[in-house]
Amino acid sequence: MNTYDLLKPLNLITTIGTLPQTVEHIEVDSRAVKPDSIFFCIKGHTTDGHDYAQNAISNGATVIVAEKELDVDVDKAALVVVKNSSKALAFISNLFYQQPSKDMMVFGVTGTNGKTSVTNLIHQLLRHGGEHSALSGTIGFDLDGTLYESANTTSDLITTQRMLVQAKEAHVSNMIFEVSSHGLLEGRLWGVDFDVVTFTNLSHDHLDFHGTIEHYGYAKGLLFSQLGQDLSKPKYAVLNLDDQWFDRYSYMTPFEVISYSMEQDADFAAKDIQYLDDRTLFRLESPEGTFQVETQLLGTFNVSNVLAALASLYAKGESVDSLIERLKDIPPISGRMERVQTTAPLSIYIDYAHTPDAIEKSIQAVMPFKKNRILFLVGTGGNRDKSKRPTMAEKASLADYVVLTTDDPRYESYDSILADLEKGMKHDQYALIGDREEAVRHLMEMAEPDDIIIFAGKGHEDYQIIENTKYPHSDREIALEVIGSRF
Ligand SMILES: CC(=O)N[C@H]1[C@@H](OP(=O)(O)OP(=O)(O)OC[C@H]2O[C@@H](n3ccc(=O)[nH]c3=O)[C@H](O)[C@@H]2O)O[C@H](CO)[C@@H](O)[C@@H]1O[C@H](C)C(=O)N[C@@H](C)C(=O)N[C@H](CCC(=O)O)C(=O)O
Repeated sequence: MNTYDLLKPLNLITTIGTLPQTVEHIEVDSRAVKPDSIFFCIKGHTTDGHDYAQNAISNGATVIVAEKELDVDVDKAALVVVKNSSKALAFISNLFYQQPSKDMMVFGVTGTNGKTSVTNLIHQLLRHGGEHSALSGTIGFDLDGTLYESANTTSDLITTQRMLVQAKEAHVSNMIFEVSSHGLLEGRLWGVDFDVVTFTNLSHDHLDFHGTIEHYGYAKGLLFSQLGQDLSKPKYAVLNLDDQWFDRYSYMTPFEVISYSMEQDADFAAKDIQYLDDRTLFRLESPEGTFQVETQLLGTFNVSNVLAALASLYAKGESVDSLIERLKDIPPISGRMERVQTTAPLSIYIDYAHTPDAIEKSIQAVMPFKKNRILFLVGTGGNRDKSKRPTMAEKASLADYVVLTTDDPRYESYDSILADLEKGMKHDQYALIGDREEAVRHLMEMAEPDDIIIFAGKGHEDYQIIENTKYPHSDREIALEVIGSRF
């Protein structure tokens, strides 16, 4: 693409050296730079991209965009100095990739818990309706059924644009983003033209990054302001009326709000909910009338997730009747209150719950069909938000027996993680076991007929990060191995 056209939207720039006529690629990682690239120096959390400018030039970059003058080889690459290289990157990517999101139906879902479930439900409901759909989130990039790995829940700005281009080229007209507060604050979604943005709920998480719950909440709110101010086409914010951030988020956008609730009247409201051990039933009140809903998803929080997904697709123009017909066939999402198939006379669930709120909801989800005890295992990550640990254990105390362990201990010692968790325990029926495999084995050795067992924190993940190495780990496999020898 013509370099001068590409740089046109940028004001307040200084250029040192001679710009090449054209550039072929955009990169933010010097290691990925190919000949004829424009390289953006981004100041990160662990390193500073400015330190890699010369490396980018050695790999063939012919334009470097930076926030300061750099001592680099300007005979080989022109240096363009801007005020903010992340914002410059947003403008230039938008031109370079020709705004693919404008030609698609784009959904964004944010919130502390439920993002993965709601994005997956939207994706599956679309695909069960015969539409093509792509999903970017915690599980990776699912392009209409083909899964690609991605490093983050919300990918960096260039990866995001490339996914949109890839989806558009594959004639996929729906793109769904699972949106993290980190991604919003870092502008990873700048330039994405959302049509429907959805909020699940907000509770304690990531305070190591955001400092306070208020900052965390406002970071999530960026998604609603990202609907923009162009009122020439309809867009929607789908908001949870049961969450205290409902009003604040509705003020952040001029677009229509579609509300959903399990507790009060709303555009989409769930009434007369019946929780069974293999499915959930409820009466749905919607703008298109009242319907009986059946879903294979379990637990209160999943009723809320189902409402969020139905309301988001209604915003797109789908009929409620057709959506609830498709919903019946959609299986539980991997690692989200997923029942493990076993012939042993007890129930085992794998859940991703790793926040106090999600832990409470995970245990509450199985209460209605409790026959004997609830045994609950939960771990937390090392070197991340420590303030949530005691409250995680406090909520876990709702179970009859609790095993406190680790999920990704990283560089933190077992003792330090377990000591923080233990502070919150409300009864003495618990064990502290740092090694997760040993912890799973211990819990399964304790199991009796009719018990309900929940392994929380790892969900779909099939690894554990110890120091900086990923080791294979599966709660499910260990549990089934122990159960095989006992029942
Ligand atoms: C704390 C944080 O958000 N870090 C993200 C950030 O990394 P960083 O700031 O450390 O980047 P860096 O490594 O310092 O590099 C700075 C710049 O130098 C460049 N570089 C670096 C090395 C090199 O040799 N050459 C080079 O050019 C890098 O490409 C980058 O442009 O930017 C990277 C690229 O976008 C992200 O992958 C990375 O996410 C890390 C892996 C991470 O763990 N982030 C978590 C906190 C996160 O974002 N989580 C949310 C989900 C939260 C949830 O809801 O559970 C998510 O969206 O994933």
